[in-house]
Amino acid sequence: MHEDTVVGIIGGQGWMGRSLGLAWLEQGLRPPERLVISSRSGGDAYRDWPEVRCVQDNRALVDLADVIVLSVRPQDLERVDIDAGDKLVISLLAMASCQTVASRVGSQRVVRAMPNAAAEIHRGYFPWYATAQVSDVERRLVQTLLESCGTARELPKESALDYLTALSGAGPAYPALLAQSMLDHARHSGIADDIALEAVMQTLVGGSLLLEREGADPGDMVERLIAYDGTTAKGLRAMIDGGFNGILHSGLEAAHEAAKEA
Ligand SMILES: NC(=O)C1=CN([C@@H]2O[C@H](COP(=O)(O)OP(=O)(O)OC[C@H]3O[C@@H](n4cnc5c(N)ncnc54)[C@H](OP(=O)(O)O)[C@@H]3O)[C@@H](O)[C@H]2O)C=CC1
Ligand SMILES: O=C(O)[C@@H]1CCC=N1
Repeated sequence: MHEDTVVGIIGGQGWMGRSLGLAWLEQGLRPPERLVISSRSGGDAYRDWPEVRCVQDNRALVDLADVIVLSVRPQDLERVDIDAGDKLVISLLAMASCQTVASRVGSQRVVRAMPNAAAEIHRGYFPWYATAQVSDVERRLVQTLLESCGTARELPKESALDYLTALSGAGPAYPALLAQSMLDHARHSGIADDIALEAVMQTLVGGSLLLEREGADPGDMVERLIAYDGTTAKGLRAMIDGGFNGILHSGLEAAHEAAKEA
């Protein structure tokens, strides 16, 4: 990225916007005077970076920035009244196609990326798609900007983004649901709250790290533990026979349907 490039984040005080903005500052990807953010009600996410310009007027942000990140909630898109001209716009919005974003912001040079909540700890997953008008240099810039908060992956087709909104976009909510359910069961089984929480957290985090380290098909671990034929196999079989996959898949379907643009 050219050292003078100014990046602007519309909604830069919000969850995803500040995760990216702060990561760029902390990693030296953008010097603070080359970052501008907007929000309607202000905020103090950038209190340690006084040179970051914080504005309320999105048109002022567009004037100042060379690259614009759109990080408002989908229901707020209608009220983002800007003309980005020919500038690169990176949208993080669920339920808004490149075409919708382009018609809203006036630029055809649009990237649609799907973050997730783990961006906050730089372990997010960002699939993204760029319109044909986005150059190779800009694509490399997008990859660098998104990778600051985790793993980024350019997609050849935009349609996969609706599905991935449901899978990886919502993703961190699913282990949270699993943790909540395990915790409820442990408590009802008489385990003290602090031990139950510690056991659930260590199990989910440790198990996820193990899966990541093995880097293989997770099904292999399931098969291996079923073949072990001990207590785990009894639990796994009861869950699978009880409809675990059906429940999970219907949840993903429901989120996928919701992610398709209204
Ligand atoms: N959070 C998540 O886990 C995920 C989020 N996303 C997508 O990321 C996008 C951002 O979500 P998230 O960061 O969670 O949302 P937040 O509500 O945390 O942040 C949105 C920010 O936008 C600001 N805002 C709203 N309207 C305007 C406006 N007209 N001009 C300037 N700023 C505005 C809000 O501040 P104020 O009200 O003060 O203006 C707020 O700070 C969403 O479109 C969502 O679909 C995708 C996947 C996961
Ligand atoms: O729940 C949502 O709508 C956003 C998009 C995907 C994850 N969070």
